[in-house]
Amino acid sequence: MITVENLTKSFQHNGGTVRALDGVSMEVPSGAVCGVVGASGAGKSTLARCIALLEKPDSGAIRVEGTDLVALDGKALRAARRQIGVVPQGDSLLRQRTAAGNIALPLEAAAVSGPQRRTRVAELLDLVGLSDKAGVYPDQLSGGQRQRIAVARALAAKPSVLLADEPTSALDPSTTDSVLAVLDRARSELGVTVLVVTHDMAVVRRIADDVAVLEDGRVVEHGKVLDLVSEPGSRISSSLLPETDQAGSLKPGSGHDVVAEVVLVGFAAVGALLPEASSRFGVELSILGGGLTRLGDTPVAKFKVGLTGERAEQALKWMVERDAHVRRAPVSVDGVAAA
Ligand SMILES: Nc1ncnc2c1ncn2[C@@H]1O[C@H](COP(=O)(O)OP(=O)(O)OP(=O)(O)O)[C@@H](O)[C@H]1O
Repeated sequence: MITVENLTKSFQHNGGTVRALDGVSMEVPSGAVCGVVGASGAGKSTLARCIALLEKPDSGAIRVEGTDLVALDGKALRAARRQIGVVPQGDSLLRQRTAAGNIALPLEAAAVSGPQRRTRVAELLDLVGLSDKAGVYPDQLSGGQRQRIAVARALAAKPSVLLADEPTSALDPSTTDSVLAVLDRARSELGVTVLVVTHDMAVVRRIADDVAVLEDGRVVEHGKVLDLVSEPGSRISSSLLPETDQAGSLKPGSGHDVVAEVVLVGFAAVGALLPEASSRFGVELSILGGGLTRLGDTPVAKFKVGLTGERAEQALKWMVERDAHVRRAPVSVDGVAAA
């Protein structure tokens, strides 16, 4: 578990003070992948650098498995740094070393013996799917392959936390997928807690269990992706789920007794809930907008639906009881939608 408590960090810049982190608090459960997203300048990299112990915060605590890293120095700080593997922003491999040589660097620094090093490097090359590239130099690897080697290097010393700063920023979508698959494997096969700083919501869509949205050095949204997407007004919901209505209005259209926005999470809900509600309550149910997407392995649908029939309200209530998230326009007693 990583716990960040009330972290602040300011920089002096052009004679003024930039407050890069302004009381950031968040938690990442052990073995989860957390996306840290936000606009340029929001404070994402500063947060990552503080957690990686590359930057000292002005105040606040960073606890990894309960130990406050900010309070450490000397030998204890160096030991704590080994617990955190870092994939830096941009191309970070040493050009004059092979893929295997790059992965071995942290092991050499930790004075791991030759035979143990070779075994570990082979395991890591296998984990990132590049066993056939051990002797290849970075210039002969693609951008995605270089990033996968950088992830393997960050995992070499068996850290409990992996921090990746914009790991896919220079990659095309298909290469992005291969790098994200490797981060996902680090979590699922090694149990590493992964923090990914990114401006790309596709990263959150593909691998994040949790997300923190930063704005002007503050966390403005934080939690499990699958919980947040069904919350009305959630920023990540509007970025990750299909649009239901350009104007954002939920006013009843012609001929519908009730119009509502429905978010459905998981296989059972997405496949069966709407048709079953329709037949069970004898209501006509039309999809007026929205669509289906996937968040990680979970299908999630967001539809704007129109219901017609005497038992339209009961049908909606029944869906809510089955964990559908329903938002509907308030309707006055004579059945006309309130403004
Ligand atoms: N070393 C520094 N010196 C001065 N100002 C800094 C320094 N590092 C960051 N800042 C400022 O702190 C704020 C947050 O920067 P940070 O790089 O953390 O944001 P970010 O969300 O990672 O942005 P980007 O997506 O563009 O990398 C910005 O206003 C930035 O200019």
